[in-house]
This record gives sequence, structure tokens and C-alpha cells, in this order.
Amino acid sequence: MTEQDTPLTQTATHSSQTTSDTVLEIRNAEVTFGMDRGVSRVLDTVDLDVQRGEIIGVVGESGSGKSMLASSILDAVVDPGVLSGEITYYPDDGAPVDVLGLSERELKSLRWEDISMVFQGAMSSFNPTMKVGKHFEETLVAHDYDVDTGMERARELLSDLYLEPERVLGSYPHELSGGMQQRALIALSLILEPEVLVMDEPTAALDLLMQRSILSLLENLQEKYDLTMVFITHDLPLVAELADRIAVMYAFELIEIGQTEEILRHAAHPYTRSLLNATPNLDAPLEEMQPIEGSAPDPVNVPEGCSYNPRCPIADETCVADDPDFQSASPDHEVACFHWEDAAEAVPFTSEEQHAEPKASTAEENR
Ligand SMILES: Nc1ncnc2c1ncn2[C@@H]1O[C@H](COP(=O)(O)OP(=O)(O)OP(=O)(O)O)[C@@H](O)[C@H]1O
Repeated sequence: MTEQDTPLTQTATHSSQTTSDTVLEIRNAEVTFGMDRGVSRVLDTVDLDVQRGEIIGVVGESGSGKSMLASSILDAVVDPGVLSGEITYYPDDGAPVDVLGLSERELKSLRWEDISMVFQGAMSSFNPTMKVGKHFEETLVAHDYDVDTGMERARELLSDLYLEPERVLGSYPHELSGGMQQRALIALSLILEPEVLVMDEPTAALDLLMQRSILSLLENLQEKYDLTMVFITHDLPLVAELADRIAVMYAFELIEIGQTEEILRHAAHPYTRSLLNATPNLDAPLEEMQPIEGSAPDPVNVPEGCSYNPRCPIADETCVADDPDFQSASPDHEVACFHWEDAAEAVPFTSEEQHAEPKASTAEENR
């Protein structure tokens, strides 16, 4: 059987996948900045449903809009960025929350108690003049949580992350290594028992070994605390080890989404396939790595039609004239490309080996 043998099914947007298990529903999320040289659209009509209890990896090149998506989820886009669309949070117990309609006060509580966020570079998130323990206490007090109970939870979380609680709580941030700081920050983000954890390049500043060990700790935390995780990164192989699903961004839009294994083995967007070929792979020789030709578009000047068309080997006049809708490449696998059925032939994988080890390696080598 060929790699792409699934018949084209009807056009659909992945928003149609909303189920009763959806914890976050993002519709038409758009972020613009007014610049001297025009409007910079740095997030372009993104629709995404995050399912309760899943780990979803959002990947893309630097500047593709991943951080804008992360901050949109919490209505935290920096000024003077303008966010529009709808972000709905469905708590486990309670009425749906219209995130963009919340007051500042309501947002403040949502941000720690329901949906929490961890950014790259723990040092910029901690106050360097305050001991780590004080950060936990202040967060508990600010949200009217019982400090004793909360600090018990802090100790448990720090232990879960293989840190010595007393030592870490009694240290200033700079007294801890980068890996310890980042783990302490993850513990802090979970102190108010949020249901969803959004992480924006949480391990980017760390060495490979520390990245891997944090990933496995995150997996344990997710199981223990029933968390939903949105893990944002440029590192596709890294997130593939953790994520149940992968969503790929290109030029401020989502262009493909599917189960991790499906994306790794049967990516249907020419960009995703090129991204996999451009990704270092421990199993494949370096010469098999192929950089993607051309450069990512400027947000003020995104190409008409499919924004990938100037770099795409199978683009034709349709791709220049129209922006493709999502199509179903296989169950739970959607791709925004007119010619996805030709992508496997046009952009073959350079390595026969799998590009990365997915979370659960259960599927056959090939369909
Ligand atoms: N404050 C700002 N004002 C104007 N444009 C911005 C601002 N912050 C980011 N951008 C632009 O928004 C676009 C998307 O940026 P974003 O940070 O979301 O990308 P990213 O995929 O997270 O990249 P990286 O992996 O490098 O963090 C980029 O073109 C960036 O230059």
C-alpha cells in the first residue's frame, strides 16, 4: 500500500471535532498589531479544540505564531496587540467560560486556578530578590487559598518533580540550576490546581538530557493530576515523545492536526513533511537532513492563497488564488492543503526510519 492511500473525504474544519470532552474551544482567534508599514496579522483565524486530559503539541518554526496562540488562550496578548475571536473554557464542573469576556479580576483567577501557563526561561518568571518559597506563598495569598494546605501541595509537587522541597523553597532562584528553576516554575504553575497547563517552550533553554527528564516528569504529573497540557515548541521530535496529538502552525495559521503517530508517519501537508525532513534525527545520518527552501513570510506581507505556496513544490494556480480549507486526510487527521494526496510523493521522507519515537508506539510501521 502506498503511504497516502486514504481517499479524500469531504471538506471539513477541525472545529467540527468538538466533543463533550472539549476543555478549550478556540474559534477564529486572530491577533493583529498596527505597524507603520501596515497591519501585522500574527495569528490568523485559528480554530482549535483541546480535549480534556490530552497533551497537545503545537509546533512550528520560529515566528510562526505559537506564542501568540498561547497568550491568546489566556487573553494575555501583549499591548498593543488586538485579539479577536472566541475562546471558551469548559470547566470539569461548571458553566462554560467566555475567556475574552472576563473582567480583569475574573481573568486573574482563571489564569492560575483553571488554566496556568509556563514560559521559557524560569529566571524571567521568578522575582530574583524573593526566595522560591515566597513565590508560592504570595500566589496562595493572592488567590485566598489556605497557605498551610497550599504549601503542603507545593512540597508534594516539588517532590513529584524530583526536587528537595525544603532546599528549593528556601533558595533564591539564582541558587538553583536552570533545570531546577524550570521544574520549580512548573510546580508553582500547578499550585492552585489548574485543569489546563499551557507551556510555551518550557524546556528550550535546557540541555537535551534535562529536556528529556522534564518531559517524563510532565507525563507523570499529567497522569497524577489529570491535567490537560498544551505544549508549544519548535522541537517536533521532542514534543512527539509526549504529545497525544500534534498541531502544526505555519505563517500564523494552523495547517495540520492529527494523532502524533499519524503525523510522524503520514504527515499530509508538504510543509509538515519538509519540517520532518529538516529535523535532526538521532537515528538518521546528518546528510539526510534537508533544510526547507525559502523563508517564512513576513506577517505584514503574507502571500495570497495558501501562505506556503511560494515554498511548496506542488503549489499550482489554485494555491495562489485560494486559501485551502481543512480536509480530512484520515479519521482525526486534518490538513489545510488542496493537494495533500500528492504530498507523500512530492516530499518523500528522507529517512526510512521513523522521525521520532511517539508517545505510544502501537501502530504498524506502514499502512
Ligand atoms: N509585541 C509585538 N509586536 C509586533 N509583532 C510581534 C510582537 N510580538 C511578536 N510579534 C510577531 O508576531 C509573530 C509571531 O510571533 P510568536 O512569538 O507568536 O512566534 P513563535 O512561533 O512563538 O516564535 P518563537 O518560537 O521564536 O517564539 C512574529 O512575526 C513576531 O515578530
